[in-house]
Amino acid sequence: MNIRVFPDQYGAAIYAAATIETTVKTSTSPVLGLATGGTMTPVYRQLVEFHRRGLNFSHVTTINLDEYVGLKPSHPNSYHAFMQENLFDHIDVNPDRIYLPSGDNPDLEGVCAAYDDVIRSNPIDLQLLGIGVNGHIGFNEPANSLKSNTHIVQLTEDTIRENARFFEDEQSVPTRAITVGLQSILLAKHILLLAFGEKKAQAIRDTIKGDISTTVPSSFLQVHPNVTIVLDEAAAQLL
Ligand SMILES: N[C@@H]1[C@@H](O)[C@H](O)[C@@H](COP(=O)(O)O)O[C@@H]1O
Repeated sequence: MNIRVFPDQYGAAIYAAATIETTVKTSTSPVLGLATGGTMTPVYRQLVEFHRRGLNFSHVTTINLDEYVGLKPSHPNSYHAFMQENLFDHIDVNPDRIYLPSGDNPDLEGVCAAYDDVIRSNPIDLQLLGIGVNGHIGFNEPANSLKSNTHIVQLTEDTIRENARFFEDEQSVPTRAITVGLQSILLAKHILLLAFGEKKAQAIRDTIKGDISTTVPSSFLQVHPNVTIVLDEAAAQLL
């Protein structure tokens, strides 16, 4: 694993955005695996800035990791809305080349299977990842067993509590999500995981130095040959 520690989020976000820029510029049809969460907002802000200065996204395909079950794309806390607001509304990506799993379709199994087809037909060049305080990636939560393909997951109490900051209260956080599985993440050519703040320090230590375990889904990144972990000093303090 290639570990980069920056004094603050700002430097880390510029590094991440510059890595994305290189992928976007060097491939004729780049596929970006995208993530949501507060960690990604400074990265997307930088990408929007790069776009203002001329970076072109019209040839890019994007595939997001996950979505809450039961939220319509128009719901302000959906990951569809997050992506529109933080990135897609501000760059020239082709709307036909944006993929996010639908969490409000009654046929969720069908949505999962179709999403795996999308990932199979569009191998991911660069996968952006945040991390949960419990070591989840995407919404692959700690459990006795993990799934390789896109699936529906019951969110843990840790995750519901942590993500409640984006909702009115804890009761409004959906209890289920649709997420790509471990295989989809690990098949990406390059993985860029970002974590900021001391709340993520233990999960980062477990990811990098712990045993590979389903109770820390991010620890499976240890088997991938091309992972870059981008941290601020607070998230790196237990390394
Ligand atoms: N499903 C997402 C994850 O993909 C993300 O990594 C995590 C961290 O979020 P934040 O960056 O807000 O700490 O949040 C959610 O649970």
